[in-house]
Amino acid sequence: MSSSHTDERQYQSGFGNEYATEAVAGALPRGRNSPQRAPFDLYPELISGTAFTAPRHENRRSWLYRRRPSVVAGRYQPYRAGGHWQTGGDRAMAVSPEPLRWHPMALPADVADIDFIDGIHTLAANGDADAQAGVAAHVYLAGRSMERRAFVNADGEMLFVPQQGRVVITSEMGVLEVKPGEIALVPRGVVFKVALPDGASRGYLCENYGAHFRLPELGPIGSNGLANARDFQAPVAAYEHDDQGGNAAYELVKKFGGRFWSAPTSHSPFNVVAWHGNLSPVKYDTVNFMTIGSISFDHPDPSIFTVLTSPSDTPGTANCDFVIFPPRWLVMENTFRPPWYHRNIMSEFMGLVYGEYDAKPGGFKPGGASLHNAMVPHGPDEEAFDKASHADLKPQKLDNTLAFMFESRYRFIPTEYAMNTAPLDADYADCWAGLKDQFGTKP
Ligand SMILES: O=C(O)Cc1cc(O)ccc1O
Ligand SMILES: [Fe+2]
Repeated sequence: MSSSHTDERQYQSGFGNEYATEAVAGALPRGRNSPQRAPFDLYPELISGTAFTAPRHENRRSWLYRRRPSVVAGRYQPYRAGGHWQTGGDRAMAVSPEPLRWHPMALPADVADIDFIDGIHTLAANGDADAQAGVAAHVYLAGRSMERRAFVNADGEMLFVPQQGRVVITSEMGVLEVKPGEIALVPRGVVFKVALPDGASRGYLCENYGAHFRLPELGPIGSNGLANARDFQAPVAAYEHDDQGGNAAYELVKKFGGRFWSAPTSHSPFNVVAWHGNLSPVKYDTVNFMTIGSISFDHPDPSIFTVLTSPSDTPGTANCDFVIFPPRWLVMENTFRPPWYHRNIMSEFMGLVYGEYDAKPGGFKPGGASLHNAMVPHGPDEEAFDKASHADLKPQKLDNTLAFMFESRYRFIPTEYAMNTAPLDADYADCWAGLKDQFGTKP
């Protein structure tokens, strides 16, 4: 269930707007980005998330006004983070063409000593960070807040889907508090750290090496609906105060080309006093998703549940779609209401934040995961099939449920960890074994 905490923090509304925010009044220069001397002698610094010449509707960049520029850092040394964080698909892995499912990932006994970075475990990945294509699906299992440790990912943006416990993401642009049921997106290259106010925490992550996530086109749906831009929340500028005035030492961990590096810094990297621009972390509460479904008959394609999409260079064929299955009414007449049996060229990684997923009432549990790769047949388990084939089709509320999917044009390659250490459900395929040939058995 989503936690009852209310987030009292201040945010700016919208997705990919020209945000403008100052922690100290007057810290943003007026009328220009880079005056000879910026207000309060802050250092202007540009972060570009797209090529300078990317089309206007794609272009993302922000100007940060900070106490010291990011070039002021110690030398990087190799760092072995986690050990279970993999970048890109491992082509040497022999991937069975079976449907795969994992039981909920258990929090380890020493979880209180593990922070977000070291707690990331990759279940499956595809593409190649250097080719700027593909995604990874991770789970994090962590219980310790990053205190004087910051992280920056040069390989991709990070989509957070907390499942148990809140995450408080302190970033260069400010702070986001994200509870289960909400999601957050941190752009590639933005420094952040994660605090875990509820202790032992678990969640899913999509690391996106490709084009940044954006809201999908709405086509005939029109100008409103699904995830509305105004419900996304960007942080307000906030620089870190500490007992040394922001000048206590930090460790900066960087993921760069799939490898991890660590550098000491003499001061907090969260030293941005004001910023403006359209590149920013954001969060979104899925309760605000305006869900659309069939009000006549048939089960529509799940693309109607797309929250965010990362396009590839083939129109309509996503590098990754982030899709949710939120609480909703089912009213379709003379229809088998759960998902149909299917196989799909797109590859589907799924997780469950809370409740039950209608295609898999048994076996798919919150904190677990499933993977149905390209052209792997799947669909409702036996129990779901029997129930839905005989259900009285009155309007039915699917309540208390939040499943999601990372859907990609590229086949997900499960990791060594996923196949050999994670709690793989060896009996998954049995959930369909009892589906009988009923042809001609009934009048
Ligand atoms: O396989 C799944 O459970 C995800 C899914 C849901 C749906 O409603 C239609 C197609 C689909 O792949
Ligand atoms: Fe599917």
